[in-house]
Amino acid sequence: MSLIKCDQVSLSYGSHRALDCLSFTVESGGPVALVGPNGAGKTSLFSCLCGYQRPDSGSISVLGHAPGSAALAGRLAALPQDAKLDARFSIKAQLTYFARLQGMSAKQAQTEAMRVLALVDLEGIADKQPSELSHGMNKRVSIAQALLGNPELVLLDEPTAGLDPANTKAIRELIKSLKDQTQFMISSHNLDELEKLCSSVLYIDKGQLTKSMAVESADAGVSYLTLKMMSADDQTLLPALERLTGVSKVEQTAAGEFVLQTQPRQGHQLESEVLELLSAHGWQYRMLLNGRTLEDSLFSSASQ
Ligand SMILES: Nc1ncnc2c1ncn2[C@@H]1O[C@H](COP(=O)(O)OP(=O)(O)OP(=O)(O)O)[C@@H](O)[C@H]1O
Repeated sequence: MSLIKCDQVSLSYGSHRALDCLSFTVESGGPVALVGPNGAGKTSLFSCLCGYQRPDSGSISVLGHAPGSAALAGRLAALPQDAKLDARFSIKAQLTYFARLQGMSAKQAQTEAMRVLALVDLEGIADKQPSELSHGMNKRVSIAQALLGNPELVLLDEPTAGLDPANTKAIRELIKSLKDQTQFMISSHNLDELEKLCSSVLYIDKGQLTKSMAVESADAGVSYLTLKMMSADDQTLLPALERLTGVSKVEQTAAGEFVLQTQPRQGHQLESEVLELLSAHGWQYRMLLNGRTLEDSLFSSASQ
């Protein structure tokens, strides 16, 4: 059974088409990144998956059920982009309340509230009000809320937006620690973050799926080497890189930045050749990466 199956899903707000015949399938695996420019339709898609909005046409199945159906209660959870905690109640009271809504007894619900707070490393603030917490802490509590009752599938809409590096890392570590037991789908604009977390990427633009790929093996049978320079003469460097053994293509992705396409290779012969070339010209590099970044994978001309 697919975790998520969307077939020709369309959704319009008045005359504006936010989702346009969107079709994709998510099978079990690591976390899935949902990427796309502002207004691409990511939040609209999450709303449809949760059953908050009904598509105008097409069909959606989540864990084998229609969105919003009772069979999904406790199995699917979501962190909305603009999730807000209720200012009137303590953190523990709110989490306990939502656990009770899932059918837990008062005692179970309190235990569950403290369990999810421990997951986000915030047991110490259980009795505080939301106004006493930082933005990052509020976000982590909202993620804790999404984890109540151990749902199988969790949709996180921009979970790290506006967070400092420490809170971002805390959320990344949390998702990593849970990814074997919970399927995450994460919408974000932070490609570096998604690259560290996700196994596959869905890229949507203007409500349509334009790309779907695995993060680590963007193309079978092809390897990449990414080179970012501190200083170099790009005009001289590019053809010199193209002449290296086994290099089939070199793409310049920005000033001083190159992605070398090669046959799958064993050993580090090519890396050595690149370093020798740089050394011979006295050029300094900033990064030599085995593979290519998610940003390069999504936006290189080779993958258009
Ligand atoms: N309630 C609404 N009424 C009218 N138009 C809407 C509504 N919600 C979203 N839209 C429009 O639908 C399109 C898709 O919006 P959506 O919020 O799903 O995109 P998004 O990919 O999540 O964007 P972002 O990355 O900026 O959060 C946008 O053009 C947006 O302006």
